Parts: sequence; C-alpha cells; structure tokens
Amino acid sequence: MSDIIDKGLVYIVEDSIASGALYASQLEQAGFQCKHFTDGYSALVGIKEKMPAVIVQDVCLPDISGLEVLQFVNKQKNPANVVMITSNSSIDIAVEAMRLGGFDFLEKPFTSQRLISSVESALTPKEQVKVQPLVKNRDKNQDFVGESLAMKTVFRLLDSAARSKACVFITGESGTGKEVCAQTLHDTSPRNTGPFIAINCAAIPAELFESEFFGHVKGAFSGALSDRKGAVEVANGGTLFLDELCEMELNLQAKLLRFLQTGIFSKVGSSEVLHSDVRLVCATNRNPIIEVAEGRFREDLYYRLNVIPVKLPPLRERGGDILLLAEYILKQKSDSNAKHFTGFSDEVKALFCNYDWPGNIRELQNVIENTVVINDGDVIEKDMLPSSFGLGAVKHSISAKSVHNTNEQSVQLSPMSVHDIEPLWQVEKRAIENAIKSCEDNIPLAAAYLGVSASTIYRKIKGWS
Ligand SMILES: Nc1ncnc2c1ncn2[C@@H]1O[C@H](COP(=O)(O)OP(=O)(O)OP(=O)(O)O)[C@@H](O)[C@H]1O
Repeated sequence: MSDIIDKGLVYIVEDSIASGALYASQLEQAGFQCKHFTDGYSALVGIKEKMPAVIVQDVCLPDISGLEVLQFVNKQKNPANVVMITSNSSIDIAVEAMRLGGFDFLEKPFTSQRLISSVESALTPKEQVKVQPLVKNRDKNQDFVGESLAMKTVFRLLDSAARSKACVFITGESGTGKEVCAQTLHDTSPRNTGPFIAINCAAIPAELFESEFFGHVKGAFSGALSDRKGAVEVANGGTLFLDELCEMELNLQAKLLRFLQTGIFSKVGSSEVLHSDVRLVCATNRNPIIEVAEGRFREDLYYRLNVIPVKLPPLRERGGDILLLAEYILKQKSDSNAKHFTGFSDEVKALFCNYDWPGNIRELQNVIENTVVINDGDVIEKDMLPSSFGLGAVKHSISAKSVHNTNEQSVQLSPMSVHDIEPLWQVEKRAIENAIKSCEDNIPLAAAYLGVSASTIYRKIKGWS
C-alpha cells in the first residue's frame, strides 16, 4: 500500500455524509488523502486555509451554490481543479460550471473507477496550459494561425477549455479549421502526452461504426478475425475527436451518451465492462440545433456534448487573417515545392480580401498551392491565379443566388418519353460530378455552389463506389 499513498489532498464537498464517506474511502484506496465538508461555507474556510490538489463537489449544496464555491476557488492564487458531481436534474448547472472553469463533471450514480480517473486527471495544475494566437504544434508541424478579434475570442475559449476535461463542441463551415482546433486543444491540454484520435463519423459505414468506436472481440461478426480495440479504448488518457458528429446514427448516439454518462463501455460481442478516460471533442458543419429540432440528433446528447461551444468564424469574417493565412500558406507551399515566392501583389491582396471564400482556409490553400505549383517568381500576380478562383470571385460578385436563378430560368421543360426519365440518383451524381469538374476538383467550393456541405458530397461519392 505504501507505494501508492500521498497522491495529494482532495476536498470532498458533499452534504450527504454517507456519499461523502464513500467517495473518501474510494479515493483513499487509490492513494489520496481526503477531507470531507458537508456544506459550502465550511468548504470555503478550508480552501482559504489550504488549497488542496483537487476539489470534488456536489453542485447542489445546502447553503450556497456549488457555482459560488467554484468561482471562489478560481479567484485564489493557485486554484485547484474542481470536479463537479451532479444528479440528472442538475445537468444544466454542471454545464454552466464547466463554462466557469470546472474541470469535469460526474453524473450520479458513477463508479469508483470514474471518480478516481477524473480526480487523477484533475491533478495537473491549472497554470500549465496557454493557447496563443499562432500556436505552434511542434509534432504536427501545424500552426493554428489567427490574430483577428474573432480568432482571439476562440483562442481565449480554448485556453480555458484546455485545462478542463469538459466536452468541447466545435461548429463552423467546412474548411474553417475544426480539426486543427481540436488538435490544438489536445496539444495544449494536460492530456497532450496521451493520444489524439480523430474519427470522421461520415466516413465510417453505419454497420461498422460501433466496432470502430468501441472495438470488437474475435467472432463478434463475420470478418471479426481477432480482438480489436476501438477508438474509445485507444484514446484512453488522451482526446477523442468526433468529426462530422451529426452524421452519427441515432442508436449509436444512445451508446455514446451511455459512455459519456458512465465512462464505461463494452466491445461488440463481449459483455466485459471496460473503462476509458477520454476527453471528447466534437465537430460539425451542420447546425446542431436544427439537427436536434428535426429529430436527427438526440437532444440529451447534444446538451452533454455542448459544454464548451466553440464557433469558428468563416474566413470571410476574419479580416486581416486572410492575408496572414495567405502568407503563412505561401511560405509552406513555396518551401515544399522548392519555389521562391515571398508575397502577393497588391491586386491579389485586394482580390483575396474581397472574395467570399466559401471553402474557407481549405480553398485558400488550394488556390495558393495551384498557383505556386505552376508558376515561378517572387510575387504572386493576378494572372498567375487559377481560373477557378477568378470564376468563383466573379460568380460571387453577381451572387451565388443569382447564378442559380439564371440557370433555373434557362432550363426548358418539355415533355419526354418515360423511357428517357433518369433515376434521381443519376441526375444528382451527374450534377455533383459536373460541379466538381467546374471547380477543378475543389470539393468544398463545388459544395458551396451546390448549396450543400462538403461532407454531403463526400458521403454521396462514397455511396456510389
Ligand atoms: N487557423 C489556421 N491556421 C493554419 N491552418 C489552418 C487554419 N485553419 C485551417 N487550417 C488548414 O486548413 C485545412 C482545413 O482545416 P480543417 O480540416 O481543420 O477544417 P474543417 O473545418 O475540419 O473542415 P471539414 O468541415 O471539411 O472537415 C487544413 O489543412 C488545416 O491545416
């Protein structure tokens, strides 16, 4: 026993004497020292006298609210991380607590394993993390570039989110950097020594999703030739990024919710209960509120995941960041293609600043890469830009809507033989393929003109193969 003692002091703030004693005994067995307070005021006095390593507290206390205790802790010099305990009816308060800087929340009833792993991850001191504009991700060779007010707000939010374990829900148009944002959050969090596992919910066939997510045992289904770990298990101690979350099927949403509430799961084909300590970060380029309203996404899961919402602004709303990113990308692409470009002409800068960038940073990357690859020189001039960029800009100045209207008016409807009627999916396939071709294989741009998200196009393409 002696080798596991002294992991640190934990304050348990819980009005139920029986529950407080239970948590204390579970944590003490894991090597923590515990002190139990049965009301908020005595906890405040204890915190003032000595800051513990971690505080575990019920959000509903008999005298003051758990949120007040949390705010008090965060005003102290070296604040401890606070793990909130909630009942099902106080989830809203727990979510608010995460926004106010709480570290994690445990929904009653929870297992001792869940309590211990949450307290262990909360041991990391708060000062460790700092997300700066122009963050450098050394391992990934990927910066998160931005100096605009809109992006500074995002960085501030990531800064406070990084130190907690709370779920982060990233929304934004396609190509706005949701994955870079998730990676940056992981890299700047105390979990950065653990794995960062990204799953694209749109790219995994529904029948394989559960196994990809939770793993399977040998023989669970035909083709399951050996045991396999799923993303949840592989991401243990790190971050699990669920991209295109709204594409997840409803029955899997129920399983994800259960995992979030309990921290436990079973592999497909097995009843063994496993535990994993992951931080969930989700992203979608759909509007989750509409998905919930239209019954495609579970409301309870949405509120569970949307603890810290991060909205990435479209590139057109980032002002000076357009040129900052353009210069950053130009350097990358010039270096990787052994070219010597150092900047853009004033005319190109003005074009870039006035363009709408429906495909956001991904589109900016494509435009610059295409230009760099087929040209030489020091400065990018207007006539070096790919024709698709000019096309997009002109279309935008007329407005995408008016382009669509013009097309609609020019279609002549005339009766045809029933034998000439094409199945709808073929008409759709042709329209999509034509759009992609017209946009020189730039799928986000094609999606923007077709009025759908890029993920819809990727999904359709996958469905044809
Ligand atoms: N702020 C940024 N700084 C540097 N590079 C960026 C930034 N934002 C996005 N990128 C780059 O733009 C490309 C698209 O970013 P990412 O894949 O993260 O977008 P996304 O929003 O997840 O797109 P989608 O919704 O289509 O999956 C990536 O190559 C990424 O590295």
